[in-house]
Amino acid sequence: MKSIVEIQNVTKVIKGRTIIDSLSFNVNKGEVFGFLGPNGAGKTTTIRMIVGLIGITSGDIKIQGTSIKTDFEKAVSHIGAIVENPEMYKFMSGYQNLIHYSRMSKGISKKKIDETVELVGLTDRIHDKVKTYSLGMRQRLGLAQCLLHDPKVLILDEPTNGLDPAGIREIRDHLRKLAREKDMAVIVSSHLLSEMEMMCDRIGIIQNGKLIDVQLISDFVHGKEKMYEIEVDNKDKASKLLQKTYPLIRIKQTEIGVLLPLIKEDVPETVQVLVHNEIQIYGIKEVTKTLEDRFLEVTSNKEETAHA
Ligand SMILES: Nc1ncnc2c1ncn2[C@@H]1O[C@H](COP(=O)(O)OP(=O)(O)OP(=O)(O)O)[C@@H](O)[C@H]1O
Repeated sequence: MKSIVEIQNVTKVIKGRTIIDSLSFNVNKGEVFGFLGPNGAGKTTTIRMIVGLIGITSGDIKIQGTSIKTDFEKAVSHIGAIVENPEMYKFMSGYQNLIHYSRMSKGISKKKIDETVELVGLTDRIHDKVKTYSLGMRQRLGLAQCLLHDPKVLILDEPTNGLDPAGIREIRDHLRKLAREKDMAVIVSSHLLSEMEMMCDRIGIIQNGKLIDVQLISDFVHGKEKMYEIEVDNKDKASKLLQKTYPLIRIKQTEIGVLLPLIKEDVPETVQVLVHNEIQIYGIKEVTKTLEDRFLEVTSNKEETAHA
């Protein structure tokens, strides 16, 4: 079985308000799945349901084929998660924290602790007090803590919050390594698009409690459409004209002209439209589309549809 996590039509209603609306997606072994959405979209609520911190109103969540509804203990035993800030004793060393934590769960050997410390790259500092750790090191200690019982699924809510670029990179590299080398399914949430682009294999976009798109990062960013910037003498006229020709696409004005998503085959027609209307073209160049461009495209289309 490839899918370790199966979210099936999950709905959460709190005080009469539907916070999560029929959410369905699967997460596979060996992949990092990013849960992306603006503030208040429902990421944390979904994650809290997956890890069993709050109940689900309807639908089901299966972990390794076990339903969280019928066998909660077994289902969540496969999960390692950092949802809120991990509990750490700052006056103790990282190692003492892990020993303390391991006493609470059965069957975690000293050897396992050492291996896990090595895996998260904390060997050199593990005997120092946690209060001397950077935020990134604390995150990695939290990661070690939730890896001690060999979970099949790792879930982290906004794992890079508050980290500097070096800390972000460390966490990102570790998560990718865990997915690849340990064949774990990793779920991370974020509202930071650029970060998701570097960390994940697939992303699911959530907005107003609904999943509006799930795609491979590579397909998501580099779909068939590319962004083209056309340098013209009259950008107001050019953008109005192109908007009339392509009413469904978003056309932006730039400093030198207009920017729009097009498939390659449509470029000649676009040029003709401009030329026939006496607009001077000084140049056309393909602009690399970022995840942010795609994210805005996808979310603005949905909003327009929702308001239509
Ligand atoms: N216990 C609760 N009672 C009432 N409303 C709630 C509760 N928990 C969450 N909500 C609402 O559900 C919506 C989704 O919240 P959630 O925290 O899941 O979003 P999020 O995507 O994680 O956002 P953020 O990026 O800000 O953390 C919000 O409008 C929030 O106010």
